[in-house]
Parts: sequence; C-alpha cells; structure tokens
Amino acid sequence: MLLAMNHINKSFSGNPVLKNVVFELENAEIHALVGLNGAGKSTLVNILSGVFPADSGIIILDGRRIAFESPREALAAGIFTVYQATNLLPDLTVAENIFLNGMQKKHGLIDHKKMEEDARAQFERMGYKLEAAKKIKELSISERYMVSTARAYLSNARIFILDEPMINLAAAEKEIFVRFMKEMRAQGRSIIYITHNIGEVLSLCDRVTVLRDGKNVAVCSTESLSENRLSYLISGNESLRLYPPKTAREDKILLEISHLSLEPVLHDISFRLYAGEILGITGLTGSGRTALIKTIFGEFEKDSGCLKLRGEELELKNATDAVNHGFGYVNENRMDAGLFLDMGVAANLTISALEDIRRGIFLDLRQEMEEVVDQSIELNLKMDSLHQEIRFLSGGNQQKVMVGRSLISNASILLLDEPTKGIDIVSRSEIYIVMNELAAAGKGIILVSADMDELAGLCDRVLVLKNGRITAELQEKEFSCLADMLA
Ligand SMILES: Nc1ncnc2c1ncn2[C@@H]1O[C@H](COP(=O)(O)OP(=O)(O)OP(=O)(O)O)[C@@H](O)[C@H]1O
Repeated sequence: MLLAMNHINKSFSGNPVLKNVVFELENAEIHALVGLNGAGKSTLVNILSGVFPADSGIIILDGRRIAFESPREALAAGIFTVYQATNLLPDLTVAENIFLNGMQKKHGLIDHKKMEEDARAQFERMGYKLEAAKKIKELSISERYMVSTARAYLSNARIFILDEPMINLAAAEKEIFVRFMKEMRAQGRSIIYITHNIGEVLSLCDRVTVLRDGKNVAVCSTESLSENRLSYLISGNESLRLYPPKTAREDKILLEISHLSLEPVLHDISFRLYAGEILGITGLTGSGRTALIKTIFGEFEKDSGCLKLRGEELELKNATDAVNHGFGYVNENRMDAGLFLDMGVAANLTISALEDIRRGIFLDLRQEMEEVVDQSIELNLKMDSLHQEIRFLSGGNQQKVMVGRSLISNASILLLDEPTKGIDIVSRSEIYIVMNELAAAGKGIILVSADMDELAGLCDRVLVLKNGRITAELQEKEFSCLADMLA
C-alpha cells in the first residue's frame, strides 16, 4: 500500500470534524473521496498535505510514518495538490508557471525559449491548444486549471490531490483531462479525487471512500457500485430524489429581452421569460453566458437592445437598481460575488437588507432574523451558529449562503449563474425544491448551467448560447441533443 491514514482526529474550536477516519491509497489508483458539504474531505487532505496537523492519528507513506509541517514538505515527499489556479503567478507566462520549481537555464540565464518549447510539446502531448508565451492573467479559469494540471504531470510527484477538478472545464477539456488522469495512473501514480459528481466517481475512479459527518461510512470498489447506492451512502437517505416534479409555467411574460448587444461579446439576443418558469441557458466557456446575466442585471452596460419587465421598458443603471426592481443574482464565483468572509452567516444572508438599512429604509429586523433562521434550516446549512464567520464554512456551505441570500431577498426574477457548483447532492435537492417553490409562486428564474442533467431535471426550455448568439431553443423532448448543440 502506498499511503495509509489511520484513526485521524481533528477538531476546530472544540468541534470534532474528523472522527477516527481511515483512508488508504494504493499505487496506480484513482481513489474518490466523497461526502456532503462539510463532511471533512478538505480537512482530511489538508492534514495529508501539511496545511495543518491532525490532533491524533498516524500517516504512513511507503511504509514510513510521516507528518508534514507544511505543504512544501508534502510536495518534497511527492504529494502534489492541484489547486483551482490559486497557486499560479498571474504575471508570469504559461511556460514559466509550468516550470516554476525548476526554471531552465542557459549560461546562467533563464532559457525562456526552451521552456516555451517544452511547454508547447507538453500541451501537444495532452492534445490541448494553449499559447505557452501567454501570461496566466490572460487565461480563462479552465485554461488556468489545465496549466496547473500540466505542472502536476511534469512534477515528480506520486500522489495528486484533486478537488473538484472538472468543475470549471468545458466538455472538450474534460475529455483531455480524463485521458491525462488515466495516463498518470498508467505510470503508477495515484490520485485522490474529491468530487460531488457521482457520475465522475463511477466512470473514472477505482475505489471510493465515503465520509459522513467526519466519520467513515464506506470504502468500496466502484466496479459494482450503482448510482443509487452511492447516493445513499453519501446522504444516508434511501429515497433521495434530486429533482422535484416540474411545475407548469404561466402564460404571463415576466421579462422580455429584445435585440440585446454588448460588443464584442453578445449579439442581438432576444428571448422571453414567463412567470413560473425556470429557463435554462447553456453554452461553452466564453460563449457569453455570464456576460448575458451581468448585462440583464445592469452590471454591464449594454450597447443596444431593450429589456421589458411586465411589459414596461426598463433601463437598469446598475446592480442596485436591478435589486430595487426585483432582480436577484447568484454569481458562479462566490469569492467575487460579495461574500463577506469576516462576517457571520446571518449578516451575509441578509446583506441586501443591510444595504436598505444603510439607505435609511426601515426594516423589521426581528422578522428579518426569523426569515434567516427559516432559510438556513431550509438550506440545511452546516455551521456552528448563525454568527459563525463565513470563512470557516466549507466551500459548499458558502455557496449555499450565496443562493440563500438571493432566495431570501424577495426578488421576482432570479438570475442564477451555476448556483450549485461545488454543492453536494442533498443541498442541491434542497436548492432545487426552493427554486421550484419560487417558480410555483409565479417568479421567473434564469438558470445558467453547464450541467446537462441539471438543465434537463429542472427546465422546460433551454437556450443554447454560442459565440454570443442564441443558436437554439430546445424544448424538453429535444434535450437529448443538448451536448451535440454545444460541440
Ligand atoms: N479552519 C477552520 N476553522 C473552523 N472550522 C473549520 C475550519 N476548516 C473547516 N472547518 C469546518 O470543518 C467541517 C469540515 O469542513 P471541510 O472543508 O473539510 O468539508 P468538505 O467535506 O471538504 O466540504 P465541501 O464539500 O463543502 O468542500 C465544516 O463544518 C467546516 O465548517
């Protein structure tokens, strides 16, 4: 066995987060680590990679007991954590970042040409097109992740820790990434694969370890494991149903967008959103999905086109104006979207209400707090208290606060950009129920998603965006063509 973590315990401020956890990894194995948001997955791999120590327990690597005091020590021992681009240097080029730990030199000077050639050759081997001389800050999120992956591949590491690796990748990149992982395994290297995506566990991984509330629930081979069984092991709920029954939309047009353009990103976009509808929008990275949502929300100033709310033309000056007109927005990137990491959960949930207080609008704070409590129960937030600082919540729970904030805000039109990214199956089902209830109450929801199952599970209509234009409008019976339409 390559790695054994035995009886690992860890508490934060007296709260036990890992309880006697065991995790084992073989050579040449892709091993999934799964569990609900807050189950303890990140905490476990953070202990392995030297971010912080365990309170007790033993880690054995290659037959020798180890305890790393820093990520640097773990890296030196061959444990490589592939972060979502956070450890790349934005002002350096792709090639420089790939060879950061061993810059190639010629006559004592850094040999940029050679590095770029090697980086190019590496991307060619991966079947991926990327300009090696480009600076990281000019790249999209998915391109950055592919650079991190190439860097991992070229390292000498034997164990890779991947946390939701495919979450930001487009379909074509996913294919390359999967090939890449299989190649690493063929070389005898091993991967710890954290994900909420059950399909990825079953199709890619050899074994899976399931954690629930900081405890081991199961370790098993994925070979004979069914989707339902794995859902049950993760959630503890035998009858978990991800998507609620769809509700019928009303005939009333809530929002009408006509000939909207934002050059050079969006061209002549027209569509209608009906009361009671969850309208899907999908497209590849760079197709203009997020720009479209931000333009509707008044964050980007359109060049031309018209927006009508309940038949009345509307010129939204900015996001505050949009909120005042009943729009709510959940951004795909919670760190950019105004989560206040030093503030408590309740304060973050009611942040739009706090804005009102600043503007002198009187609010019934007691009622506000009651709504927060209801909402956090409904979203099943895993936290110590409503006052716990957001930065101590697990990633998925932070995302739930973002969604909860928008749901609490009494908006009549919700613009949700990848709202369930990084969210576990139970919380997703809870968010879907809330979305459905809002639609049933006559609100309109625009759901931007790259997850075809999610779109099919929730929407009656999906618009396909390609190069800033709507290229198709698919009805439910045509959803099987969704993936083809994106190619
Ligand atoms: N530094 C910290 N201080 C206090 N509590 C923490 C800290 N780090 C993690 N926690 C808590 O430990 C628990 C486990 O969190 P962890 O991030 O390991 O979960 P996870 O399984 O990775 O979740 P996710 O799928 O949402 O990323 C959570 O309740 C979280 O709030």
